[in-house]
Amino acid sequence: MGKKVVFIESNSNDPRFNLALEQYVFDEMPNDREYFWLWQNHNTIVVGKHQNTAQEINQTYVREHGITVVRRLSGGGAVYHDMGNVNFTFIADTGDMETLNLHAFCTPVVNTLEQIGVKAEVSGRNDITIDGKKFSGNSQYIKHGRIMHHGTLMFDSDLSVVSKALQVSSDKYESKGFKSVKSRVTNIKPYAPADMDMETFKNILKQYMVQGEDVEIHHLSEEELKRIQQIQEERYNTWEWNYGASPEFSVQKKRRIEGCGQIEISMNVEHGCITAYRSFGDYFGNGDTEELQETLKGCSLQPEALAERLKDFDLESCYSHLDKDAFICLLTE
Ligand SMILES: Nc1ncnc2c1ncn2[C@@H]1O[C@H](COP(=O)(O)OC(=O)CCCC[C@@H]2CCSS2)[C@@H](O)[C@H]1O
Repeated sequence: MGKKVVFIESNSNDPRFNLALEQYVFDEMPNDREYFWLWQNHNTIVVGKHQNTAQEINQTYVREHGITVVRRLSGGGAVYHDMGNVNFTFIADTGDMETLNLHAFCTPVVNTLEQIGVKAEVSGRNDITIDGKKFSGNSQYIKHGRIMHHGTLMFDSDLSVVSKALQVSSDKYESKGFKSVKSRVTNIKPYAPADMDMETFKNILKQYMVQGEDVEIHHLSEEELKRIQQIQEERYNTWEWNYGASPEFSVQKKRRIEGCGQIEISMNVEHGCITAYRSFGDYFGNGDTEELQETLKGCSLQPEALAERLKDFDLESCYSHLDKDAFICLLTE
């Protein structure tokens, strides 16, 4: 980093606010400064800019466990955050970096960990590992000569949830979306001094990650908070961004429904809307699925939009014993 570094104090654990904050700092704060801060989210999956959200997550698990799902500006794969995970963000000039220089921003992490006796290394395309196991995923976003580099640090996350929440479904998807790269994962805590907790770990990061830089602390003003909340509402709170902005995809799902039979559906989705729907199988029902195809065409895959579209449709006549909520889950999970 070259310019004066601003450390942003922010205590929100709302992932949608936190991603709006990144966008705000990147787009709207003065670029005669560079920025660094730490942030944590309550249980969340953050998907990469070019991913098909539905394909990357275990939607049933996510719904049942109240996990927030949000899309970020940078590319790469899907990661899980809980309060045992802490994220860091750097915003700086790209300078003469011709290619994405991952090491420039991962080395401070490795050096900081060394201070507490943890031997970590930068590995592969975007990971930092201990004993070959990943605890940090990183990605970057570049625009107009500025770079945002952010990464996760699993200090004491629930690793069993990481794999369950990110377990991809057995439905057959086809899309150009970027697929996550599964890794063996670890927490930092088992390698750190025994008495170290998250707060101490965060203070160490704050102290050492920008050591030697000219650092100034910034508290967000009321006005800034309002603007960040506006960005949050316009983008990160919306289904259209978090799910709908996925690349177009097609999916085939096969389910056995008690009292109804085997249903196989095939669906094309563009810009979050159903462009084609068909179903096959040995299900009972004497209604016309062609009418259902027409009804669903153009409808957003958002559960509320589907419920509204199907409000007056006699679904049981097509598929006996399949109620609307279960059908909507079938389409979206
Ligand atoms: N929190 C966390 N930290 C490290 N590794 C993780 C985490 N969650 C999941 N994973 C593992 O990484 C792969 C996905 O790896 P993949 O390489 O596909 O994706 C990434 O690493 C993206 C990193 C994005 C970082 C941003 C920083 C702030 S907001 S999110 C996943 O399948 C798990 O095996």
